[in-house]
Amino acid sequence: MISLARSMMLPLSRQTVASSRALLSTATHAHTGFGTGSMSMPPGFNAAQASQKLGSMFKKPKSPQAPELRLAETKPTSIRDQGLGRLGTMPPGYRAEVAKLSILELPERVTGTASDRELGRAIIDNWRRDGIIQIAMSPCAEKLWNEAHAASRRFFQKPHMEKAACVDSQSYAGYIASGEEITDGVADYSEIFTVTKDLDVNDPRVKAKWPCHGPCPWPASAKDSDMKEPVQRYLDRLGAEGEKLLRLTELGLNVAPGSLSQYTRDGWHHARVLRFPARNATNGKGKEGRGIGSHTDYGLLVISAQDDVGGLFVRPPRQDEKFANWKKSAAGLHEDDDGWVYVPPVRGTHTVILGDMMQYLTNDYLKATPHKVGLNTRERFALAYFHEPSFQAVIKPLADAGNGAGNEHADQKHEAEGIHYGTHFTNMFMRNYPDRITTKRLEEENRYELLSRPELRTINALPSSS
Ligand SMILES: O=C(O)CCC(=O)C(=O)O
Ligand SMILES: [Fe+2]
Repeated sequence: MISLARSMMLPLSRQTVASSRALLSTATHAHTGFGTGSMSMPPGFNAAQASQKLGSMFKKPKSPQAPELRLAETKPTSIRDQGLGRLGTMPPGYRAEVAKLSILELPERVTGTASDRELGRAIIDNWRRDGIIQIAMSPCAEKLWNEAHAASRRFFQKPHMEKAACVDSQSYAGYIASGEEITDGVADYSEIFTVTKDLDVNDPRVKAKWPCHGPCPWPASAKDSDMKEPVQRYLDRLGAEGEKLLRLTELGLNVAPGSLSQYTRDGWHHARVLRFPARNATNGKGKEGRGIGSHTDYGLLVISAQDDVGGLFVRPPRQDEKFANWKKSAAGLHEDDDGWVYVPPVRGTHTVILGDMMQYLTNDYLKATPHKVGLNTRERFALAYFHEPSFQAVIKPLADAGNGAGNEHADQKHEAEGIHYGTHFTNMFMRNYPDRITTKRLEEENRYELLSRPELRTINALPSSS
């Protein structure tokens, strides 16, 4: 579908050249990545099979129309420059196909034109096939990412005690040491600074002890310009991207405007600033070579940026795999099975995958994307931004999305009560951080019970004074 977008912007004579070059570079990439030398070939891996499958990721253009659709230039990260030679950037010890995603460029504004609709459809087709899309960063977004990335490097270089002081007993924002997060019962090696809505202790929701509501404990010793400002500026920008993507998704699904974005008024957007140690430099608490175990994230969209090291794997949707993380944990599912696709870093791009609430809203038409992270030979930095419903939103499946295709949870349409996003978020964080001070306080103060109150289930409502 991405080559559909590419073909639309090129005169016909260049189309063939562009798509055959894309195919050629895909195959070359696969071979270059895995090589034929016995040293670099992971056990059981069949390079010829992989490049054949990769070829099928490039669909023939369906229509040569809609010249408004633009596709950015691809700027693949050079694999030779990284000192990894023929291994490419895929973490050692993993077996996966290598994605060669094209790059979609979003328009400045989405107004519902025919080309917006076409782009929305293309985005959906890509998600349904690959589980992931790749979009170009504007020069402004790229600058903001570079600044946030630099801030994150500065933060993670700090002494452990300084980082460990960045916790809050009411919110889940702040520092998570390598080995502290649990996915499917196993420690993750990711080192994280989580950003949630930064609420003052005098905010009425914090005073009323609403679960997960509280300040974001930015590093105290740093000037705001060291970490808070660059990260916040970048996240604000991602918020705008998220809204644009939701509008395009509505157009692609052919549902009424606001069907998705009604839930993101006062969205519980949050982010994880991430560092992964090199695989030979861990503290031994987790599983060798594993950065984060397989999981799905919780809300609508996950927009991510990564440096040039590489580590992310996604699992494209499959008919034979059914999961619903809000009912039964999807953590750890198929983690060691075949069928994963490695997403190599491409400078100047974001990737976007889907969360649980998008799956629920669309009756499984768009499924949450299982993903996992492997440790590489060098440390890796990434940032995952979660574009979410309001904490107070109660999500109901769309009546008119999906229309039965791949719809395993059609019965949800009749579930009157829907899903309360705040409860889902709280459940997930309590599960991932069982020993964190925030979880302990939540339990000790019976905060969880508040989640059933009407004001916690009405967007923008404030605590009742009683
Ligand atoms: O490191 C990445 O690219 C993804 C991280 C991730 O999956 C997460 O933070 O939930
Ligand atoms: Fe994730």
